[in-house]
Amino acid sequence: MKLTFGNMTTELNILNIQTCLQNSNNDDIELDMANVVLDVTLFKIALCQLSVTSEKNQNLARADNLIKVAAENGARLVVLPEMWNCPYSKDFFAKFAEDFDKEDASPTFSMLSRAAAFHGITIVGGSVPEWSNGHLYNTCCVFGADGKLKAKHRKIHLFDIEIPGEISFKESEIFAAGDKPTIVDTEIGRVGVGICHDIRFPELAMLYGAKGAHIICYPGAFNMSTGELIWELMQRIRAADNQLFVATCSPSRDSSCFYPIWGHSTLVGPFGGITVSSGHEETLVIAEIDYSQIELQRKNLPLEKQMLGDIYQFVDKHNEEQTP
Ligand SMILES: NC(=O)CC(=O)C(=O)O
Repeated sequence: MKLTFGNMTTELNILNIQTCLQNSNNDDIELDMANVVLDVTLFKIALCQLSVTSEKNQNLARADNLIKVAAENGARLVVLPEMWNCPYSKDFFAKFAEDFDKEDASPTFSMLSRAAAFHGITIVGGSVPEWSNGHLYNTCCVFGADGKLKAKHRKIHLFDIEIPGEISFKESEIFAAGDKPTIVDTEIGRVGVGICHDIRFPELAMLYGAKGAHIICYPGAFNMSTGELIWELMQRIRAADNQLFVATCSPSRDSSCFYPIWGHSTLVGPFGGITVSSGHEETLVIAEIDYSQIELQRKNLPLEKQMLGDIYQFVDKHNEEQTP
Protein backbone atom coordinates (compact mmCIF):
# COMPACT_ATOMS: atom_id res chain seq x y z
CA MET A 1 0.00 0.00 0.00
CA LYS A 2 1.27 3.45 -0.87
CA LEU A 3 0.74 6.68 0.91
CA THR A 4 0.53 9.95 -0.94
CA PHE A 5 1.37 13.42 0.23
CA GLY A 6 1.86 16.45 -1.99
CA ASN A 7 3.89 15.44 -5.04
CA MET A 8 5.39 12.53 -3.23
CA THR A 9 4.23 8.93 -3.10
CA THR A 10 5.97 6.80 -0.55
CA GLU A 11 5.74 3.41 1.04
CA LEU A 12 4.02 3.95 4.35
CA ASN A 13 6.49 5.69 6.61
CA ILE A 14 5.20 7.83 9.39
CA LEU A 15 8.30 10.01 9.71
CA ASN A 16 8.21 10.75 6.04
CA ILE A 17 4.61 11.75 6.10
CA GLN A 18 4.98 14.08 9.01
CA THR A 19 8.06 15.87 7.83
CA CYS A 20 6.20 16.67 4.63
CA LEU A 21 3.32 18.35 6.39
CA GLN A 22 3.06 22.09 6.26
CA ASN A 23 4.60 23.85 9.25
CA SER A 24 1.79 25.78 10.74
CA ASN A 25 0.72 26.56 14.26
CA ASN A 26 -2.28 25.06 15.93
CA ASP A 27 -3.91 28.26 17.10
CA ASP A 28 -7.63 27.97 17.07
CA ILE A 29 -9.35 30.75 15.17
CA GLU A 30 -12.90 31.85 14.96
CA LEU A 31 -14.37 31.97 11.49
CA ASP A 32 -16.79 34.65 10.58
CA MET A 33 -18.78 32.29 8.40
CA ALA A 34 -22.47 31.71 8.88
CA ASN A 35 -21.90 32.05 12.63
CA VAL A 36 -20.07 28.76 12.76
CA VAL A 37 -17.55 28.68 15.58
CA LEU A 38 -15.10 25.83 15.37
CA ASP A 39 -12.74 24.35 17.89
CA VAL A 40 -10.65 22.82 15.14
CA THR A 41 -9.41 24.76 12.15
CA LEU A 42 -6.24 22.89 11.32
CA PHE A 43 -6.36 19.16 10.91
CA LYS A 44 -5.44 16.25 8.69
CA ILE A 45 -7.78 14.70 6.17
CA ALA A 46 -7.30 11.22 4.75
CA LEU A 47 -8.67 10.03 1.41
CA CYS A 48 -8.80 6.24 1.21
CA GLN A 49 -8.42 5.34 -2.45
CA LEU A 50 -9.41 1.72 -2.01
CA SER A 51 -9.11 -1.19 -4.35
CA VAL A 52 -12.60 -2.69 -4.62
CA THR A 53 -13.15 -6.42 -5.20
CA SER A 54 -16.21 -8.62 -5.64
CA GLU A 55 -15.69 -9.94 -2.07
CA LYS A 56 -17.60 -7.67 0.27
CA ASN A 57 -15.83 -8.90 3.41
CA GLN A 58 -12.49 -8.19 1.82
CA ASN A 59 -13.60 -4.66 0.92
CA LEU A 60 -14.76 -4.06 4.47
CA ALA A 61 -11.50 -5.35 5.92
CA ARG A 62 -9.43 -3.20 3.57
CA ALA A 63 -11.43 -0.10 4.41
CA ASP A 64 -11.28 -0.83 8.13
CA ASN A 65 -7.51 -1.17 7.91
CA LEU A 66 -7.00 1.98 5.85
CA ILE A 67 -9.16 3.98 8.28
CA LYS A 68 -6.97 2.67 11.10
CA VAL A 69 -3.76 3.69 9.30
CA ALA A 70 -5.27 7.10 8.56
CA ALA A 71 -6.21 7.62 12.22
CA GLU A 72 -2.79 6.42 13.39
CA ASN A 73 -1.30 9.08 11.14
CA GLY A 74 -3.36 11.79 12.75
CA ALA A 75 -6.30 12.13 10.35
CA ARG A 76 -9.39 13.59 11.99
CA LEU A 77 -11.51 13.37 8.87
CA VAL A 78 -11.48 10.25 6.73
CA VAL A 79 -13.24 10.06 3.37
CA LEU A 80 -14.01 6.84 1.50
CA PRO A 81 -14.81 6.41 -2.21
CA GLU A 82 -18.09 6.02 -4.05
CA MET A 83 -19.14 2.33 -4.09
CA TRP A 84 -16.28 0.98 -2.04
CA ASN A 85 -17.94 -2.13 -0.58
CA CYS A 86 -19.21 -3.21 -3.99
CA PRO A 87 -17.92 -3.16 -7.58
CA TYR A 88 -19.35 -0.26 -9.57
CA SER A 89 -21.55 -2.52 -11.66
CA LYS A 90 -25.27 -3.14 -12.06
CA ASP A 91 -24.58 -6.83 -11.48
CA PHE A 92 -23.56 -6.15 -7.89
CA PHE A 93 -25.48 -3.15 -6.54
CA ALA A 94 -28.63 -5.00 -5.42
CA LYS A 95 -26.71 -8.05 -4.16
CA PHE A 96 -24.41 -5.93 -1.99
CA ALA A 97 -27.05 -3.50 -0.72
CA GLU A 98 -27.76 -3.17 2.99
CA ASP A 99 -30.63 -1.75 5.00
CA PHE A 100 -29.02 0.71 7.44
CA ASP A 101 -32.11 0.79 9.63
CA LYS A 102 -31.39 -2.83 10.49
CA GLU A 103 -27.97 -2.12 11.95
CA ASP A 104 -27.40 -5.78 12.87
CA ALA A 105 -27.90 -6.67 9.23
CA SER A 106 -25.61 -3.93 7.96
CA PRO A 107 -21.95 -4.90 8.37
CA THR A 108 -20.89 -1.81 6.45
CA PHE A 109 -22.79 0.59 8.70
CA SER A 110 -21.54 -1.22 11.83
CA MET A 111 -17.90 -1.19 10.73
CA LEU A 112 -17.94 2.54 9.92
CA SER A 113 -19.73 3.48 13.12
CA ARG A 114 -17.38 1.36 15.22
CA ALA A 115 -14.28 2.72 13.48
CA ALA A 116 -15.38 6.34 13.91
CA ALA A 117 -15.99 5.82 17.64
CA PHE A 118 -12.88 3.72 18.23
CA HIS A 119 -10.54 6.22 16.58
CA GLY A 120 -12.55 9.31 17.61
CA ILE A 121 -12.69 10.65 14.05
CA THR A 122 -15.27 11.92 11.59
CA ILE A 123 -15.91 9.56 8.68
CA VAL A 124 -17.54 10.53 5.41
CA GLY A 125 -18.29 6.95 4.52
CA GLY A 126 -18.01 7.09 0.74
CA SER A 127 -21.06 5.48 -0.76
CA VAL A 128 -22.56 2.00 -0.78
CA PRO A 129 -25.82 0.58 -2.14
CA GLU A 130 -28.65 1.02 0.36
CA TRP A 131 -32.02 -0.73 0.49
CA SER A 132 -34.80 1.32 1.95
CA ASN A 133 -38.53 0.68 1.62
CA GLY A 134 -38.08 -1.38 -1.51
CA HIS A 135 -35.81 1.18 -3.19
CA LEU A 136 -32.13 1.02 -3.93
CA TYR A 137 -30.06 4.17 -3.30
CA ASN A 138 -26.43 5.17 -3.78
CA THR A 139 -25.86 6.44 -0.25
CA CYS A 140 -23.17 8.14 1.82
CA CYS A 141 -23.31 7.98 5.63
CA VAL A 142 -21.45 10.51 7.74
CA PHE A 143 -20.38 9.38 11.21
CA GLY A 144 -19.30 11.65 14.04
CA ALA A 145 -16.36 10.99 16.34
CA ASP A 146 -18.77 9.31 18.77
CA GLY A 147 -19.68 6.75 16.10
CA LYS A 148 -23.21 8.09 15.69
CA LEU A 149 -24.74 8.60 12.26
CA LYS A 150 -24.77 12.35 11.62
CA ALA A 151 -26.17 12.46 8.12
CA LYS A 152 -27.14 10.32 5.18
CA HIS A 153 -26.81 11.61 1.61
CA ARG A 154 -28.53 9.74 -1.19
CA LYS A 155 -27.04 10.58 -4.58
CA ILE A 156 -29.32 13.23 -5.99
CA HIS A 157 -28.14 13.28 -9.61
CA LEU A 158 -28.02 9.77 -11.00
CA PHE A 159 -25.33 9.12 -13.57
CA ASP A 160 -26.91 8.38 -16.95
CA ILE A 161 -24.50 8.66 -19.84
CA GLU A 162 -24.42 7.48 -23.43
CA ILE A 163 -21.30 8.22 -25.48
CA PRO A 164 -21.40 5.91 -28.51
CA GLY A 165 -18.31 3.76 -28.73
CA GLU A 166 -17.07 4.90 -25.32
CA ILE A 167 -19.48 4.43 -22.48
CA SER A 168 -23.10 3.63 -21.80
CA PHE A 169 -24.31 3.55 -18.21
CA LYS A 170 -27.67 4.33 -16.63
CA GLU A 171 -27.76 4.47 -12.85
CA SER A 172 -31.43 5.46 -13.04
CA GLU A 173 -32.28 1.96 -14.30
CA ILE A 174 -31.40 0.59 -10.89
CA PHE A 175 -31.18 3.38 -8.31
CA ALA A 176 -33.79 5.77 -7.00
CA ALA A 177 -32.54 9.34 -6.60
CA GLY A 178 -32.12 11.16 -3.31
CA ASP A 179 -34.27 14.23 -2.91
CA LYS A 180 -32.31 16.54 -0.67
CA PRO A 181 -28.95 18.22 -0.20
CA THR A 182 -26.87 17.19 2.82
CA ILE A 183 -24.93 19.62 4.95
CA VAL A 184 -23.85 18.60 8.41
CA ASP A 185 -21.95 20.04 11.38
CA THR A 186 -19.17 17.74 12.52
CA GLU A 187 -16.18 17.89 14.84
CA ILE A 188 -14.10 19.15 11.92
CA GLY A 189 -16.50 21.78 10.63
CA ARG A 190 -19.50 22.12 8.39
CA VAL A 191 -19.46 19.52 5.65
CA GLY A 192 -21.50 19.43 2.44
CA VAL A 193 -21.86 16.05 0.77
CA GLY A 194 -22.31 15.10 -2.88
CA ILE A 195 -21.72 11.81 -4.66
CA CYS A 196 -19.78 11.77 -7.93
CA HIS A 197 -22.16 13.04 -10.65
CA ASP A 198 -23.56 15.50 -8.04
CA ILE A 199 -20.32 17.44 -8.54
CA ARG A 200 -21.45 18.49 -12.03
CA PHE A 201 -24.23 20.64 -10.61
CA PRO A 202 -22.82 23.96 -9.43
CA GLU A 203 -26.02 24.96 -7.67
CA LEU A 204 -25.60 22.19 -5.11
CA ALA A 205 -22.10 23.42 -4.23
CA MET A 206 -23.37 27.03 -4.16
CA LEU A 207 -26.07 25.98 -1.75
CA TYR A 208 -23.49 24.39 0.56
CA GLY A 209 -21.27 27.45 0.24
CA ALA A 210 -24.16 29.77 1.06
CA LYS A 211 -24.96 27.67 4.11
CA GLY A 212 -21.46 28.02 5.50
CA ALA A 213 -19.80 24.75 4.47
CA HIS A 214 -16.05 24.68 5.06
CA ILE A 215 -15.56 21.64 2.91
CA ILE A 216 -17.54 19.69 0.35
CA CYS A 217 -16.76 15.98 0.17
CA TYR A 218 -17.54 14.14 -3.05
CA PRO A 219 -16.96 10.40 -2.97
CA GLY A 220 -16.75 9.63 -6.70
CA ALA A 221 -15.98 7.01 -9.30
CA PHE A 222 -15.44 8.87 -12.54
CA ASN A 223 -14.80 6.72 -15.61
CA MET A 224 -11.84 6.92 -17.94
CA SER A 225 -13.53 9.13 -20.56
CA THR A 226 -14.91 11.79 -18.27
CA GLY A 227 -12.18 11.43 -15.67
CA GLU A 228 -9.33 12.69 -17.76
CA LEU A 229 -11.40 15.50 -19.19
CA ILE A 230 -13.16 17.03 -16.22
CA TRP A 231 -12.58 15.32 -12.86
CA GLU A 232 -9.92 17.82 -11.79
CA LEU A 233 -11.68 20.74 -13.47
CA MET A 234 -14.94 20.11 -11.60
CA GLN A 235 -13.28 19.97 -8.21
CA ARG A 236 -11.21 23.07 -8.75
CA ILE A 237 -14.07 25.15 -10.03
CA ARG A 238 -16.43 24.11 -7.21
CA ALA A 239 -13.74 25.09 -4.70
CA ALA A 240 -12.77 28.36 -6.42
CA ASP A 241 -16.35 29.51 -7.03
CA ASN A 242 -17.36 28.93 -3.46
CA GLN A 243 -14.02 29.64 -1.78
CA LEU A 244 -13.98 26.51 0.30
CA PHE A 245 -12.22 23.14 0.41
CA VAL A 246 -13.27 20.31 -1.89
CA ALA A 247 -12.23 16.72 -1.25
CA THR A 248 -12.85 13.84 -3.62
CA CYS A 249 -12.23 10.17 -3.00
CA SER A 250 -12.33 7.49 -5.69
CA PRO A 251 -11.77 3.75 -5.76
CA SER A 252 -8.49 2.74 -7.38
CA ARG A 253 -8.46 1.54 -10.99
CA ASP A 254 -8.96 -2.05 -12.07
CA SER A 255 -8.30 -1.93 -15.82
CA SER A 256 -9.73 -5.42 -16.33
CA CYS A 257 -13.23 -4.61 -15.09
CA PHE A 258 -16.26 -3.41 -17.04
CA TYR A 259 -16.01 0.10 -15.61
CA PRO A 260 -12.37 1.12 -15.19
CA ILE A 261 -12.21 4.01 -12.77
CA TRP A 262 -10.18 7.17 -13.18
CA GLY A 263 -8.95 7.39 -9.56
CA HIS A 264 -7.04 10.56 -8.65
CA SER A 265 -8.51 11.32 -5.24
CA THR A 266 -7.83 14.97 -4.58
CA LEU A 267 -7.94 17.80 -2.10
CA VAL A 268 -8.46 21.31 -3.48
CA GLY A 269 -8.09 24.47 -1.40
CA PRO A 270 -10.30 27.58 -1.43
CA PHE A 271 -8.03 29.31 -3.97
CA GLY A 272 -8.83 26.51 -6.44
CA GLY A 273 -5.34 25.01 -6.29
CA ILE A 274 -4.68 21.32 -5.79
CA THR A 275 -3.21 20.56 -2.37
CA VAL A 276 -2.68 16.89 -3.12
CA SER A 277 -3.82 14.35 -5.68
CA SER A 278 -3.15 10.65 -6.06
CA GLY A 279 -2.55 8.49 -9.09
CA HIS A 280 -4.92 5.65 -9.93
CA GLU A 281 -3.50 2.89 -7.73
CA GLU A 282 -4.62 1.95 -4.23
CA THR A 283 -3.32 4.60 -1.86
CA LEU A 284 -3.97 6.54 1.28
CA VAL A 285 -3.73 10.28 0.78
CA ILE A 286 -3.11 12.40 3.84
CA ALA A 287 -3.09 16.17 3.73
CA GLU A 288 -3.47 19.11 6.01
CA ILE A 289 -6.44 21.43 5.92
CA ASP A 290 -6.15 24.93 7.31
CA TYR A 291 -9.49 26.72 7.43
CA SER A 292 -7.77 30.09 7.86
CA GLN A 293 -7.18 29.78 4.09
CA ILE A 294 -10.92 30.18 3.57
CA GLU A 295 -11.02 33.37 5.55
CA LEU A 296 -7.92 34.68 3.79
CA GLN A 297 -9.25 33.93 0.33
CA ARG A 298 -12.58 35.59 1.12
CA LYS A 299 -10.82 38.64 2.54
CA ASN A 300 -8.50 38.95 -0.45
CA LEU A 301 -11.23 38.38 -2.98
CA PRO A 302 -14.64 39.11 -1.41
CA LEU A 303 -16.83 37.43 -4.02
CA GLU A 304 -19.81 37.44 -1.71
CA LYS A 305 -19.72 41.25 -1.50
CA GLN A 306 -19.03 41.58 -5.23
CA MET A 307 -22.07 39.53 -6.24
CA LEU A 308 -24.71 41.58 -8.03
CA GLY A 309 -27.95 40.61 -6.37
CA ASP A 310 -29.99 43.07 -8.42
CA ILE A 311 -28.81 41.42 -11.67
CA TYR A 312 -28.94 37.76 -10.66
CA GLN A 313 -29.78 35.84 -7.55
CA PHE A 314 -29.39 32.34 -6.24
CA VAL A 315 -32.60 30.82 -4.89
CA ASP A 316 -32.47 28.01 -2.39
CA LYS A 317 -35.62 26.11 -3.37
CA HIS A 318 -35.08 23.50 -0.71
CA ASN A 319 -35.73 25.95 2.09
CA GLU A 320 -37.87 28.27 0.00
CA GLU A 321 -35.58 31.14 0.93
CA GLN A 322 -33.21 33.34 -0.96
CA THR A 323 -29.51 33.13 -0.26
CA PRO A 324 -27.41 35.00 0.48
N1 LIG B 1 -20.33 7.53 -10.79
C1 LIG B 1 -20.54 8.63 -11.46
O1 LIG B 1 -21.42 9.42 -11.15
C2 LIG B 1 -19.61 8.80 -12.64
C3 LIG B 1 -19.46 10.09 -13.31
O2 LIG B 1 -20.06 11.10 -12.97
C4 LIG B 1 -18.50 10.12 -14.42
O3 LIG B 1 -18.39 11.13 -15.12
O4 LIG B 1 -17.81 9.10 -14.67
